[in-house]
Amino acid sequence: VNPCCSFPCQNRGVCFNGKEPGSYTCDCANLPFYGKHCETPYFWTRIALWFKPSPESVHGLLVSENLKWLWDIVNSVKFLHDWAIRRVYLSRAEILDTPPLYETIHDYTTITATTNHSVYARCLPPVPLDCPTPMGVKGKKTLPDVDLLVKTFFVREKFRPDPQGSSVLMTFFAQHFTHMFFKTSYRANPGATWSGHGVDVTSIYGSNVTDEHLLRSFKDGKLKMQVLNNEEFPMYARDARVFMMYPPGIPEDSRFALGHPFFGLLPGLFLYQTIWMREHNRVCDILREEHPDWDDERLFQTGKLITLGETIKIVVEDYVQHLASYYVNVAFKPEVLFGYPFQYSNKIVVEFNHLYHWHPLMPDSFNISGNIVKMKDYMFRSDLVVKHGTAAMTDSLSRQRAGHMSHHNHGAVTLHVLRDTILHGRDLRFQSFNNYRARFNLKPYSSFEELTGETKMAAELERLYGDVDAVEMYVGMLLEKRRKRALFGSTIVDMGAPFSVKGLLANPICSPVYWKPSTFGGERGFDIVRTATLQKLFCNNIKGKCPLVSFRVPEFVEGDVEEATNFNFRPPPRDEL
Ligand SMILES: COc1ccc2c(c1)c(CC(=O)NCCNS(=O)(=O)c1cccc3c(N(C)C)cccc13)c(C)n2C(=O)c1ccc(Cl)cc1
Ligand code: HEM
Repeated sequence: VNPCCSFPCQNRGVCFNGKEPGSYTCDCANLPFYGKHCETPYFWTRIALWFKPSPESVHGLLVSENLKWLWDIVNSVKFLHDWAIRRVYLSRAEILDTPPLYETIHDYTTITATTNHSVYARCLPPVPLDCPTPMGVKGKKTLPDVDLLVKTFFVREKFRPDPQGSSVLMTFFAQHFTHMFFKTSYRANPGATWSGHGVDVTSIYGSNVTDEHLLRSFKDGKLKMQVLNNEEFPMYARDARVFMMYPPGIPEDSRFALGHPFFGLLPGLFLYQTIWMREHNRVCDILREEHPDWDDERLFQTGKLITLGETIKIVVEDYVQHLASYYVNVAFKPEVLFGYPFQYSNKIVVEFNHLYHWHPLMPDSFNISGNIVKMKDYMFRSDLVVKHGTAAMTDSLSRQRAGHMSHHNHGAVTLHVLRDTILHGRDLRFQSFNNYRARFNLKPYSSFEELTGETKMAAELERLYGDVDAVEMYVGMLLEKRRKRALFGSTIVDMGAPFSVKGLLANPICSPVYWKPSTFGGERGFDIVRTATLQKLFCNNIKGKCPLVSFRVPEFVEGDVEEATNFNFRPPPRDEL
């Protein structure tokens, strides 16, 4: 048996088979650990580890009411705040392998892991092929039937809202933003991607130059728009021939030419596309005032850089700030990294893609200015945004609760996606949930009850997996107990946050050579980037009184959601199995 199947190497040591069958070594080179399994820290590492607070306690400090006075001081004293932000950026980035060691099409280190952009990178190598069980050595000979898993733990009976009060405006922001760098070519192979490897605003401008040219007016740097119902909107698909995915039967006045073939899927995506295109054109007008001599191409390219900068600013200071709910202000300040060891390169990791499958955030119907629209009447109906107007649409999405990213909360239309995701993880032979926890300095769970924080689902999970070390990554994410009424469990945060921070701060525009006024058309353009907010993005591009624009619904009741502990879980009757 391949001894690497039991993952004997600790602390990021690489398991390497020896010549004799059954022999192996752990490669601990360049690690702060040594020993047969890289288990022994060097002296100074031991000291540092002794002082290092656990992720649980870091989180506890960051959200504790009675430390608010401390964070207020940190937020207001520049050198303290810069230090804290630098700690966030560096501590998140150092957890990751940059450049990545693995790519999805090889089980071992390759140079193409860095250079091949048509496949995702991967964070942990796959479970070796010749192992006793699908998860290595732990658990049963076969993994649980995926349909049984979905039915037992994930089907939504009753919508449960996010206890942090997230709005559906946040949900659509997440989907619109992430579809810029998560574009899996399922037909090619499970690890193939047709996206770039970072924040490249292709979700606004199209995924290649051909589509980009179809979206451009070639006048004053602007994108082509049309006026409908007294507002500016993208062109119809019939007028700008970008490839769009629509099912048959969608009326012509609901088929628009957008930056991503799937963005016709939901009106919320169409709303963001519309607002971002308006913002690009607004910025081009400002650039033309500053540089009357600039041609269309220079106005367009600089407008695109400013829009990219605004995207990162809003993602960090509005979106992540909301998700984290820390008392310390998470800020976008590339300059705090200047002079520190930081690599401005990034590759999208396939595990990050799975972590970002936040389908439980989707409700089953939408309240648009008092009209309740069922999901099946909402999907592919971009015309609803034209009919109700962007102000009413934004206001309604800001007032509607997003779902809890937890068990028993996948709406009917997303169940097949959940099923695909679990199967996709099996195709890629993802290691177990606990192995990923260990990789991100989190203590593996020693029991099913510790994982779920209750007993009934834990018992059913035990019956299906046999060993807590055999629970699959995405299944574990969704079933994991939550921190005090949080949207996510600790694993999705401490695993996803490094990919998120790295993906944002390693963007070329954050490097010292880019991060200056001349890149963005001068001080005025640079200021647009440095002062961008979600509120201004919408209010600068919606005529008349600005609607409510918020990632958190107004006056929500803190913690009004059933946690797993008091959820009345009933396993499906045995005979159905
Ligand atoms: C809680 O809910 C959340 C939820 C989502 C979150 C975050 C927090 C965070 C912040 C973070 O990274 N949370 C880790 C510990 N905190 S920390 O930043 O590492 C840190 C470490 C050390 C010292 C710190 C410090 N000091 C020095 C005072 C202040 C503030 C933070 C400090 C990021 C980026 N998210 C994402 O974008 C994200 C996007 C997609 C996925 Cl799927 C998952 C996450
Ligand atoms: C009604 C709402 C939604 C529907 C119907 C939907 C449907 C889908 C479908 C059909 C896929 C293709 C993968 C597959 O077939 O398994 C997919 C992928 C994905 N979805 Fe959703 N989705 C919805 C909402 C969301 C939201 C709110 C997020 C939030 C982040 C999200 C994140 C993702 C991600 C990251 C992928 C992977 C994309 C890729 O790798 O190409 N989805 N979704």
